[in-house]
Amino acid sequence: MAIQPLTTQGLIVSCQAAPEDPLYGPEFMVRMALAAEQGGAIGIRCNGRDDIEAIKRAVSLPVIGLIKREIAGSDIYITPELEDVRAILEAGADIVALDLTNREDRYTKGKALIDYVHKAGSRVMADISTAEEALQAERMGVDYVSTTLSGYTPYSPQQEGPDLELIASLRGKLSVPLVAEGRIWSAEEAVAALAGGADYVVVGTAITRPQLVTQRFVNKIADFLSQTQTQARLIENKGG
Ligand SMILES: CC(=O)N[C@H](C=O)[C@@H](O)[C@H](O)[C@H](O)COP(=O)(O)O
Repeated sequence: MAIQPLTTQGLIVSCQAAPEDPLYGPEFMVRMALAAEQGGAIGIRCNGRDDIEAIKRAVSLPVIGLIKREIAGSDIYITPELEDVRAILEAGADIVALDLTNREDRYTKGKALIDYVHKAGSRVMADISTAEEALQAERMGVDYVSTTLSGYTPYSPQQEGPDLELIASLRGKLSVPLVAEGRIWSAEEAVAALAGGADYVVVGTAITRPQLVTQRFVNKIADFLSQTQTQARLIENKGG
């Protein structure tokens, strides 16, 4: 099947569940991907051979595939090895996402992985955590750069929200499309990322991990209730 690159700017929905999530498994992730397509997403990002294969069959959107896998003694877990790239391509992904941070021997290994994907006729999305890594990834010939790993390497800013500064710092500096990804929880943040210079926005947890969305509501409500109860106690004490 011909590969589908990303075309029009817009929202990519990351449909990924961890093994401990109630929605773990391809049947649930396919439903998430179909819901994202129905809602107007322009691409799907997903993890693992079975999910990639099932989602690619079910939706007509470009699919960005990755394999998350922990290897003892290594910090690289997004598509670490050539065997992962092969599995992603066999599963039918249009674009392969891989870690291109400045860690371990990633630039040596990364070049071979990029070449392999290109020879197979597919494209590469580099997951990076800093502007230097984004520029290095572009020099290495990737097709898209994504801010996925900002906040997940020890030397990138650790923050609650998306790394809009990283996006702003790359404005006008890349010739390949820039993807804003990581901790985007609202439509306003997605628009801010696009206004700041991103071409695409990936949203995962806020759409496809309902237990974490629920927890966010629960925590905010608990904060509110504890504050109002403290206020009520203060008023009571004053009155007494
Ligand atoms: C850091 C890492 O491993 N990110 C992974 C990359 O594929 C996924 O776990 C994220 O869900 C994805 O990047 C979307 O981000 P968010 O879920 O924050 O919208």
